[in-house]
Amino acid sequence: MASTSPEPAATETGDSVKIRRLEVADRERGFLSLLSQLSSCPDLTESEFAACFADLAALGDDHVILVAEDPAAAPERRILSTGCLFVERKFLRGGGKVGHVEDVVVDAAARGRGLGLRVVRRLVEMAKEAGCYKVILDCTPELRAYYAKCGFVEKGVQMAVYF
Ligand SMILES: CC(=O)SCCNC(=O)CCNC(=O)[C@H](O)C(C)(C)COP(=O)(O)OP(=O)(O)OC[C@H]1O[C@@H](n2cnc3c(N)ncnc32)[C@H](O)[C@@H]1OP(=O)(O)O
Repeated sequence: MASTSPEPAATETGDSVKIRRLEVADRERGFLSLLSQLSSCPDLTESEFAACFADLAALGDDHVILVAEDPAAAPERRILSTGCLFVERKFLRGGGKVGHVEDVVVDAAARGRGLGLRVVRRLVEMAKEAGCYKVILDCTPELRAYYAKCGFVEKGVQMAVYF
């Protein structure tokens, strides 16, 4: 789902934190440093970030990045949480769709406030709205309980080839 278009039903999280789609200006609001709490995320220049943003936005509604923004925080630390939904089209199931939840992270100082739960639940809702017949994700065994609270059940085994 397009990262550029406004989230039609921006979700209030109960405080001043809003969940919305990623904007290109979020580079200045701490989006990359937040991602670096999940995995290696070297800085991107403004133009590199804009090019990556445009590539992903071109995937339209098949690629959504949500962020939780605290407008009361310092400008460079406003993005407190993020998560991504990628919608995969298949020949199986009559041209069915599978949602993939990726890159979920909450700023270490904002954990335990329900932000992770709310971002993932919204991504799952969006996958359902997009017509997906299932939503899947990969995580470490330590996160089983967290994703169970988000509504996921354990299924299969993750395998990978890293380059
Ligand atoms: C598909 C992927 O991207 S996997 C990668 C996931 N991301 C990471 O591992 C990055 C580092 N960790 C984080 O960013 C955060 O700790 C997250 C995303 C795992 C959790 O975010 P938070 O905002 O702290 O979680 P939130 O407050 O919404 O917790 C929701 C519920 O899950 C529980 N929970 C949260 N983290 C965990 C955990 N690690 N293990 C077990 N339960 C947990 C909470 O206790 C809460 O339960 P409750 O509703 O009964 O109180």
